[in-house]
Amino acid sequence: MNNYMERSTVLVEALPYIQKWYGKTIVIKYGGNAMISEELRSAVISDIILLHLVGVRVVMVHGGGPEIGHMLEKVGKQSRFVDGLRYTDEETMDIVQQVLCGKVNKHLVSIINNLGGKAIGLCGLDGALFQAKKLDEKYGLVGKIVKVAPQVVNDALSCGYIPVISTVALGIDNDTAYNINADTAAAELAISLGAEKLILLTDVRGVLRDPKDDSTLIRQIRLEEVPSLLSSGVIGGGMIPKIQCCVNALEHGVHRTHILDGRIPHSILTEMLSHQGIGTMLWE
Ligand SMILES: Nc1ncnc2c1ncn2[C@@H]1O[C@H](COP(=O)(O)OP(=O)(O)O)[C@@H](O)[C@H]1O
Ligand SMILES: CC(=O)N[C@@H](CCC(=O)OP(=O)(O)O)C(=O)O
Repeated sequence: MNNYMERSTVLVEALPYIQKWYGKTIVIKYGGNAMISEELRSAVISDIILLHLVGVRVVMVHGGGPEIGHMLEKVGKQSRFVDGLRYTDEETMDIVQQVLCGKVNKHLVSIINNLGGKAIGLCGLDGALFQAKKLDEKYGLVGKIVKVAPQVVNDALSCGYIPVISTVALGIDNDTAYNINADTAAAELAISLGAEKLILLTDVRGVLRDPKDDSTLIRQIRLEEVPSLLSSGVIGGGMIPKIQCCVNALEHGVHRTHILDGRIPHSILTEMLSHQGIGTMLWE
């Protein structure tokens, strides 16, 4: 098949999906471990711009855990995790805010704008988007989201922007900012926006029966299968909070949640605009 024919075939396949997703809200969480090269970042962002151009209300929530770790190292601080959450003292919180809301957020916004999209960077403090209380003393300044005020995101979407959101929250129990895990914040935002889909982009193919073997990808998981996958230990480590976020989203109105490999170029478009599907889909 020549190049022109290939492209037409892809477009013909994509058209019904473009119609299906028109006007629908999709939250895409872009994890720090999946932002491994400029080339891959551009591929992810091109997908997001394309979806936006065809009328999907795309919202990006980003992480940046590895970047925070590098910056802490530079100032001579070790990252410490408690139950998978970064122990956040005051100095760490300053760095989290600088790295997430400053460096990573503005970098992603710049790439979108340079590739011809229209992005606006926000964090949970803007418009009091994410409001939180201290989760537990043992995590330091890590917050539990108690309220999401999505108006600022809806306004940005209505004005034609792709909102790019970092996950620092407004403290409502004191005047501090809180550090929020980006998967958790993405799920809460998807619920509050009434999103159709939540996509978590990470650095594995999806949920694997054997995490060392890519060929053991589980393509679909029903909500009712999750407890046995957790108790049997198939789902472990960093995948546990991801699955819990997906369950939370599904139980609160989000129709589909996906765990996709952000290292595969155009995994978002393959999932959304083709018959193929990719990664793991969790559904009710
Ligand atoms: N069954 C599983 N399938 C895939 N990954 C798993 C599984 N169990 C544990 N994991 C681990 O979960 C990790 C993904 O979580 P994490 O590192 O927190 O991602 P991110 O930084 O993108 O948020 C994988 O790199 C893998 O080591
Ligand atoms: C409380 C907590 O752990 N917050 C995370 C926020 C960033 C994040 O979640 O980034 P990834 O998605 O790249 O892991 C952190 O400080 O690393």
